[in-house]
Amino acid sequence: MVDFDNVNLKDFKIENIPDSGFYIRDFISEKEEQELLNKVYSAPKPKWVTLKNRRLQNWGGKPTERGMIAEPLPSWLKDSIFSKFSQLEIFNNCSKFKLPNHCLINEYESGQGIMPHEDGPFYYPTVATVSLNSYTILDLYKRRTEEKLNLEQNVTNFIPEFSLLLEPRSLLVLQDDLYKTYLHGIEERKSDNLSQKNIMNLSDDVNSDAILERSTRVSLTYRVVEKVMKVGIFKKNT
Ligand SMILES: O=C(O)CCC(=O)C(=O)O
Ligand SMILES: [Fe+2]
Repeated sequence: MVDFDNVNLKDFKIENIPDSGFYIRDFISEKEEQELLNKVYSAPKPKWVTLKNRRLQNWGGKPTERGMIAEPLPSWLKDSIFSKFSQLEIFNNCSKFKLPNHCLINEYESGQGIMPHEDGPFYYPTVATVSLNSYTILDLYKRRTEEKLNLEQNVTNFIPEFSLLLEPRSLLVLQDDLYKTYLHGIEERKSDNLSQKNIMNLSDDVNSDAILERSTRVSLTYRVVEKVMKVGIFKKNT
């Protein structure tokens, strides 16, 4: 386990990729992973939003152009995680909030994924993702100009510039150019041949020719929504 009192986010910087990506293996313990999974799966059924290729839960409020009516994140999404975010100063550049106020939980069954996309302007440009239960491979694509985009027949024909292996219990942080000028996505696959991917964060003990089988992955995507509206703003002061 990492001793978070004695490390710096820079120690986890992924080399030879554009700025900035950080990857921390074993960010949480197996016990913490299990506790988080239990909480995710004990959420009331209406909390799940089912999309074509994944299910999700939205915690913290719905970000919109006008702002987000913020609801406090439940403690189980913070307990084993926020102290480490603070120690690593992941969200410290964010002027208003030093910790995330929003968390999107995605669940992908084997064979599911997410189209290449940008996280966009509702969020402060830092995203921190905890992976639970299964690994996945995140593909990073350089953004095309609008003109080129219109010429693309199918967005999935994009060739990723590079990829990252996200192991269960790991944390990935994307900031700067990787947030602002790159798209990220997860291919819809049941297994991955690592040798066919340009993976930039492989540890020495992972066989770069391995073929991995995906199982159900749950990801916790933490972000800051800076534009928030206070609830009860119309309440009369008495
Ligand atoms: O599951 C992941 O790691 C990525 C999720 C994602 O890109 C998003 O929710 O915007
Ligand atoms: Fe995203």
